[in-house]
This record gives sequence, C-alpha cells and structure tokens, in this order.
Amino acid sequence: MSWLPPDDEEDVPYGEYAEHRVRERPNPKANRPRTKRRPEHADAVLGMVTAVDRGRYTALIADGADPGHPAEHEVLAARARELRRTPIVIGDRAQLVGDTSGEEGSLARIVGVEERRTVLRRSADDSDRVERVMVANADQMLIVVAAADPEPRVRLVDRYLVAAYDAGIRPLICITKVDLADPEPFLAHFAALEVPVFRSAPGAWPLAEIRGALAGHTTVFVGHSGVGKSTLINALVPEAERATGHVNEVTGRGRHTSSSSVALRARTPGCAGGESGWVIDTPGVRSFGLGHVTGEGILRGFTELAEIIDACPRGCTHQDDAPDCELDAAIADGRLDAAGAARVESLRRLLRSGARLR
Ligand SMILES: Nc1nc2c(ncn2[C@@H]2O[C@H](COP(=O)(O)OP(=O)(O)OP(=O)(O)O)[C@@H](O)[C@H]2O)c(=O)[nH]1
Ligand SMILES: [Zn+2]
Repeated sequence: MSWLPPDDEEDVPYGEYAEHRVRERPNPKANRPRTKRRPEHADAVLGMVTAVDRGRYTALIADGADPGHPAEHEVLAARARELRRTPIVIGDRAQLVGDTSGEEGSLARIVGVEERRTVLRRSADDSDRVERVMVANADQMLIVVAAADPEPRVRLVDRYLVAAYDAGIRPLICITKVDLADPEPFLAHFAALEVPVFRSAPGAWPLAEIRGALAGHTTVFVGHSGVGKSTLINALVPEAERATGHVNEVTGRGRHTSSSSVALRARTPGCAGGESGWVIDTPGVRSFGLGHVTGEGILRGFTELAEIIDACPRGCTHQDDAPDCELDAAIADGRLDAAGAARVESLRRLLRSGARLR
C-alpha cells in the first residue's frame, strides 16, 4: 500500500518525481485539472503523522508497509493556518506541501488530513461531552494491565474496552507482572469477551506472540501508569527508548520520552520487509473520559448478539432490569448457551459502566 497520492498524469517513482517535473513540466499546475478533493494542493504528498510535539508534526512519507523503501523519509511539518481548528493527531494521513525533503532544517506544511478509518476520542472527564481526537486510524488497542503493583481493576479495563468497542477498534489484553501474582482470577472477568490475552513476566516476554498480533495493524497501547507499558514497548521496539520507571523524568534523549506521543514501527524479526505493525504510545490515554460514548457504540463489540437485540422492544436498554429484553428470552429458551449468557453479562457490565457516564 503506497501513501503517495494517486497521480493521474505522471507515473514516475517518487525518487525521480521532483526532478522529473522540473525538467519536463516547468509549470505543471498550469494544465493540471483542479480536483474537488484537493482543490489547492493537487501536488501534496501523503505522510503518516508519527509524532506530535508542541505544534510540530513528524510525518513519515512513502511506503509504510515497506520499511527500508528508499523513498521513505521523515519530515518535520507545521500545520497550515487554515487548519488551526482541525485536530491533527498521531496516525493521521496528512497532506504535505512545501519542503518535504526531510533535510536538516526543512519544514513542510500540512494542508489537509485524509478521512480517518477510526478515531479514538476522549472527553476531559465523564461529564464532558466535548470530545477530543487522540489517535487516528488505529485498528487495535492493546490494554496493558499488571497482575499486581499496581493492583488490577476490572472497572479500568472495562473503560478501555468501552472506548475500544465504541471506536470500532479491536481490543487485546496484555497482563504484565505475572511473576508477582496469579492473573487468572482477574482475567476470568473478561473470559466471555474472547479478547486475546498475552501474559508477560521478566525473562518470559511474549514478544513473538505480540508481534504476531501487531503485524499489519496499527495498535494503540493503553494502560495505567506503572503497569510496565514502556518496558513492554522497549522490548518490542528496542530503538524506541521509551522512558521507564516511576520517576516522571525528562530524559533529554530527544522527543521519544514518556511525555510525548509517538507511533513506532514494530518489526517482526526474520520477516524481511513486509510484516511490521505500528505501535502508538500516547500518554494521554492513561485515563480518559468517556462522556461521548453511546450504548450503540458498545454494542458494536457484540456483533453476534445483534440479531437477538433487533427483536428487543424499542428503546430497550438491554440491562438486567429492562422489561422484555430479548437477551433474557434468548438465554431462557436456549438460543444462547452458557458462553452466550456470559457474553450478555459482560455486555451488561460494559453498558452499565457506559450508562454511569451519562
Ligand atoms: N516484576 C515485574 N516488574 C515489571 C514487569 N514489567 C515492568 N516491570 C517494572 O515495573 C515498573 C514500571 O514499568 P514501566 O515500564 O515504567 O511502566 P509504565 O506503564 O510505562 O509506567 P509509566 O512510565 O508511568 O507510564 C518498572 O520498575 C519495571 O521494571 C514485570 O513483568 N514484572
Ligand atoms: Zn434488549
């Protein structure tokens, strides 16, 4: 998959692009039809936003599925004035113009953002309906939770699950520090959700399994402070150098410290070229309000119940106390087996945690 814009007039490899146009088309815009989609910036190139830091964006231009492609390079960019009200976040596909060479001291300009496949949002707190976009285009969420130190909390994981289902993002769980406590009683709460679970301990990192799950996806990592998220990311992406430990220090090792958001490429060793995935680490998701979440969003995570729910009375809340909820009928008449009933129980717990927010 290439991030280069579809070019209907020229068919040249990116490396020759600029030179080619200078040589043969001194004024290419003059006879280029203005498209509706990019009326003013038909020559913009696409880059994936991989870091955001005080009004400066790092974007990776060229083929993200093909690490090591000679045309791939990072550029630093500022946003165009007309976009000052448009949030631009990690994972966005940005349209870039100006100096996109990525050379020392160069600064490109973001003039637009491609339509997002998913958005992970947050509100400042649960009563706040004003939502902020935090991450764009993630298709998975890895919820990192410790078996102990800090003590795992069902409610916190439920909140992440609600956010993931609401955004149409597939959740995964990594439980760390299984050397300190048996994680199974805690994990039992989530068994019916059929969320893939990785168990992690020092010296027994499930790196191959996690990399396998990351390959081909963009995965946002979330977790309470101290659960070992940075430790895990450093193991998965050694060049990441995410700051670890309880101290909230500024390491001075550049922008890749715990205090900033980044997208990192997790490669699968032995898999030349192709199989890598994107890891998005953003401190802002450690705790986030869910004031914008709706019940319908949560139901998206339970597609196999959709047909049953279709037969519910109008306005059914699907909760335990909902009169004539078809889910109860389906459990009673055996359409849902024990596993199905457990799924309903999990759904209701998430709906309750969503409902508490409104
Ligand atoms: N016993 C044990 N300790 C771990 C494990 N994983 C991480 N730790 C330790 O837990 C502490 C916190 O780890 P971090 O990786 O900094 O945690 P974090 O989630 O990134 O925390 P913040 O940086 O505050 O967001 C460190 O002292 C790690 O060495 C584990 O599997 N077992
Ligand atoms: Zn119902």
